[in-house]
Amino acid sequence: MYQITDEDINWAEEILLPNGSSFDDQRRNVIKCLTSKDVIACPGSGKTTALLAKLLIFERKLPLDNNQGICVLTHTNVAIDEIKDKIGNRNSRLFNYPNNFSTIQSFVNRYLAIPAYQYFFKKDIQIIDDEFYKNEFSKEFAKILRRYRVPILKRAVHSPVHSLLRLENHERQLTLMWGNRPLKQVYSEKTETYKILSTLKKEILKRGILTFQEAFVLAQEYIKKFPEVKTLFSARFKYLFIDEMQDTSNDQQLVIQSLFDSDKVVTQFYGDRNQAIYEDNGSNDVDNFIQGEPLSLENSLRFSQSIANSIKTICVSPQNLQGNDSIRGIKPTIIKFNKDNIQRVLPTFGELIDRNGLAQEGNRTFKAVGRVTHNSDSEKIVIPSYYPYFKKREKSPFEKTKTFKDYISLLIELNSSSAKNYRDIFIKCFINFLRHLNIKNESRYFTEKSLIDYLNNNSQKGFNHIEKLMTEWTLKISSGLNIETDLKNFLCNEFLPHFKETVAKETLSNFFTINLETEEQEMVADFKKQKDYLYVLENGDNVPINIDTIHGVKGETHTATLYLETFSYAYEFDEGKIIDYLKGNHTKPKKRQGQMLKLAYVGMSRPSHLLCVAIREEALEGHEVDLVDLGWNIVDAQPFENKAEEKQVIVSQT
Ligand SMILES: Nc1ncnc2c1ncn2[C@@H]1O[C@H](COP(=O)(O)OP(=O)(O)OP(=O)(O)O)[C@@H](O)[C@H]1O
Repeated sequence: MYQITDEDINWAEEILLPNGSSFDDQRRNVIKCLTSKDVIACPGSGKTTALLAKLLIFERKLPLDNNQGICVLTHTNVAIDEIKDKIGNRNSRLFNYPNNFSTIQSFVNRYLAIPAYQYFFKKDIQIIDDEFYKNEFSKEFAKILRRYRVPILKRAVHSPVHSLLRLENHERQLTLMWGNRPLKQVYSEKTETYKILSTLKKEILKRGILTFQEAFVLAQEYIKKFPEVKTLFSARFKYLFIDEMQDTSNDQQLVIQSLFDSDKVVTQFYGDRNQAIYEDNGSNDVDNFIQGEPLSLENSLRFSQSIANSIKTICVSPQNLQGNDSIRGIKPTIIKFNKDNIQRVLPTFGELIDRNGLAQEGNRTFKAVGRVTHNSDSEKIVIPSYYPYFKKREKSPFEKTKTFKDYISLLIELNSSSAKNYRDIFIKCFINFLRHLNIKNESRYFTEKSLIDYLNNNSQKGFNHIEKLMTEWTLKISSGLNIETDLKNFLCNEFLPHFKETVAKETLSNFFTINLETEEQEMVADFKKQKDYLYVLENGDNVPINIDTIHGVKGETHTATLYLETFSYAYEFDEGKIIDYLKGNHTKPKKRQGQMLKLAYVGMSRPSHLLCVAIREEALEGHEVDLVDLGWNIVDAQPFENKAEEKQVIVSQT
């Protein structure tokens, strides 16, 4: 039986907490708890920090008896990286066998979906990725005869066909679904449309292309076929910890339940119902997870009481939010803007950071976050409307990439949940490698398409083999492993021999050894400027304000956060949307409004010191007096001092 003592906790406190802070009794209870119990508590209450403390303490006790392991699962690679950074040692035993430290998706891909596909289809999976799937599906769908295609599209109405038509575990059977109903209930099996749609789906599946959700469905089939995997996993892991449990979908929940025996594996979920922002596959009922009475943490250690007061009604289930009295209270501020001065919102935020003396305060992290990154209607406000350079972030970051090391840094920095993004970098690396060696295809440099065609025609294994390798490397990267040697060996020993050219040894080794330091630095700087707006202080120092999506900052703590209003199906602060909640009124939200609220709550609960919200002036009309009475400060998106904006630099314009 393991035990965590107060001495252990005092030691972890030194490593994890800001100077002078300590874990109080509630947090100590959470850290000491080594039975199956959950921790459900408000934003910033220190859930992740308590889990980290527990893991750090465990690290010193490893290996566990009988060489059992600890399994830590979360939802994004960003979260995994953040935890790894805090733990400090990236080669820690915690990250190696028999322990597991990964996203739920990569855990299931690696241990269940990939072997399941091999077992059921007798070949290797090509890729598990929503974006890639969507592209392939659209290409195949476009080939359907118009007289069938158009009625299908009409029936799909609001949802894209690729997301309606999916494999699901319906009533415990693997079923081809159309939305919430089995396809055969929508189109009779005898109809041509049924045959077309089911063949299309089967063909894509046969090619080994799966969505993230389908990986879970396949995993369940595998567990059904081989129920003994539950015994194996339950013997391998003594503890299972899941952070941000509110974002666990039903499919994920089912797999977890069928994989870990609750009588054998001590399981703890950490989360907050109000912060469930990933609900792609229908509803997920967080309460299904909770094991009896959860442990609670009653106050937020992240933010001041004034922030707690302002956001406590902006959530789906109101929480009694208690702030941290030791944090200086600064009035939350609404930055009011119109179409003409929208690009002054960020400088105004910079000015507020400066005026409140925050440039050196807290963790000195400043972020502007919004929900929506693009809209086909250019009149609608999205994140790039505030900061046009943000758009470029979507563009391929490898334009300046020249050397092998550049690609390796890009892969490490990428931090994406989409395998397609990794695949794009690998393929660019192959193409650039050939370009560097001056190897051409009929006197033209290779493109992605010509490379795939060439390998399919000139090698026995074809490009599929490379797809498989890319999937393996991506899984390795997302588990924090280094693939530099794998990739180098592949390029020199497997890839190059497909091309009949003779290559000078020196030219070949140059690709791997040239260290274009200045160019690498430029590349990193370029990366940064796509993400950061720089506000320049009187003394010439910069305050970088990082621009991101709300999903991108989940779990983070900032000194100041600016929440940017954006448009998707509606503007967030229009009458009848979030404005009522901002005014302190709370009613049970409808589904889409609930989703909007959860995102707003996650975004607005990030700052320790200053919360700003950018809202259009027409949305604020008629509400200003009420908001000021409730403690909000309202300023126009304008410089506070004469021509102050001249001090400010939007990097994209320099
Ligand atoms: N005992 C403590 N004393 C002082 N500060 C703490 C303590 N525990 C956590 N913090 C700080 O409070 C902030 C929020 O902590 P943490 O991210 O662990 O909260 P959380 O409950 O996981 O938040 P969220 O629900 O938003 O993900 C961090 O900056 C962390 O360093």
